Amino acid sequence: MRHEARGEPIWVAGCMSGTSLDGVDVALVHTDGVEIIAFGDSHFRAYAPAEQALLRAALGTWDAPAQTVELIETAHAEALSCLTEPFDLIGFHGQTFNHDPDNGRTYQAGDGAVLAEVMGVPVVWDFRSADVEMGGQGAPLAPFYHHALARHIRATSPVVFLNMGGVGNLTWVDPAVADPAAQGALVAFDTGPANAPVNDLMQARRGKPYDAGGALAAQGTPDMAIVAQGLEHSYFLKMPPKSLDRNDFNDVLTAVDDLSDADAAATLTAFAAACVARAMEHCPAPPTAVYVCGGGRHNATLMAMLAAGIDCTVEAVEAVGLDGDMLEAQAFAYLAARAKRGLPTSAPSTTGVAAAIGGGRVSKPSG
Ligand SMILES: Nc1ncnc2c1ncn2[C@@H]1O[C@H](COP(=O)(O)OP(=O)(O)OP(=O)(O)O)[C@@H](O)[C@H]1O
Ligand SMILES: CC(=O)N[C@H]1[C@@H]2OC[C@@H](O2)[C@@H](O)[C@@H]1O[C@H](C)C(=O)O
Repeated sequence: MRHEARGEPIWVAGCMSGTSLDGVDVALVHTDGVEIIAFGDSHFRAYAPAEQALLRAALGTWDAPAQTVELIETAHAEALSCLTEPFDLIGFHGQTFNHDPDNGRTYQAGDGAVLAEVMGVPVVWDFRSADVEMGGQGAPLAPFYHHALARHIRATSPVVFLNMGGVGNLTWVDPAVADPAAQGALVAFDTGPANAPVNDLMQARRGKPYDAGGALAAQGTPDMAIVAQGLEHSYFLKMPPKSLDRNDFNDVLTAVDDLSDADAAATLTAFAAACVARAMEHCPAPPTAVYVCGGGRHNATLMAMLAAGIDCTVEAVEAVGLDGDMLEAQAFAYLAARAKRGLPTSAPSTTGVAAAIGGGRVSKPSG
């Protein structure tokens, strides 16, 4: 079986500013882009309410105002400056404001060349464009990192990594297939909305950013007719690979308009879990475990609903010694190390791209 060639490990800082618009995660990984050697320091830099409002205003646009782009770059520089250990490379995802791969477009705001200048360190950025240009979905991109993680935790049979961020995405990994780009190694796709609809509801009705611990949802009763209606969306008829824009399911949010706050939160939480249960049908073989990362794993109501709908162990990635809040930032550190070595970052099985391809542009600081 083909293994990827090892290289010289470097310390890479990965950055993620996700669809939930809560802030910037940065995390250090020591890697050659094939193996994970070690994890390092990490930091979360929250967006203040006024900053979040600026970001929210740019959702759905293809050209964010200069002030908004500058905010993204500055927030990343601030987050990176809080890391207490040195690094040789930065993986900068940027902030997704729009995603329409079927029409060849995806938009992550933030200029890597500016960040490279400010930090004095080379930056790999614009990870998704090359994949979209080659007919891929441009997302999800974490699956190659999930493959490395499955090997890192010494999984011997298929496992699933499930990210419950603003949007959900799932990767089924067969660790027995050594090359992540090989057929049979990975199946990956976005599951559906995860926390974004509940966050939007909490913001609109309670002035809060999210349903802490799932406490409000726990007090309500899900309207299963609305959940069933949501599952009629044409997205669920598509075979993977497939990806979503944060606002693709806005109709589901309006369907809960007449419900009480608690019942609405319960319904949107149940819908997020039902999307994952439906997604599990695409696994080529039953996994031994589903490891959950992303902020949704802090929501006990969501975790209970996920466990009820999935026929294997469902647990937070902390169960296998990983950091579920930093996993996506780590992914972009790992992908940057791969891009630097010219290794692929996506494949037909992860994004539907025509052939395995390396994404990301490199910007070096001048002088
Ligand atoms: N204590 C908590 N209780 C309930 N939900 C929480 C808690 N902490 C975080 N969350 C949820 O997790 C979200 C943040 O998750 P995460 O940082 O994984 O998303 P993201 O990276 O922005 O999104 P994506 O993965 O879609 O890009 C919050 O907006 C909130 O909905
Ligand atoms: C276009 C875009 O930014 N998509 C994000 C989003 O957030 C979760 C899900 O939708 C996933 O497809 C992706 O992020 C993760 C990090 C990924 O690319 O794997």
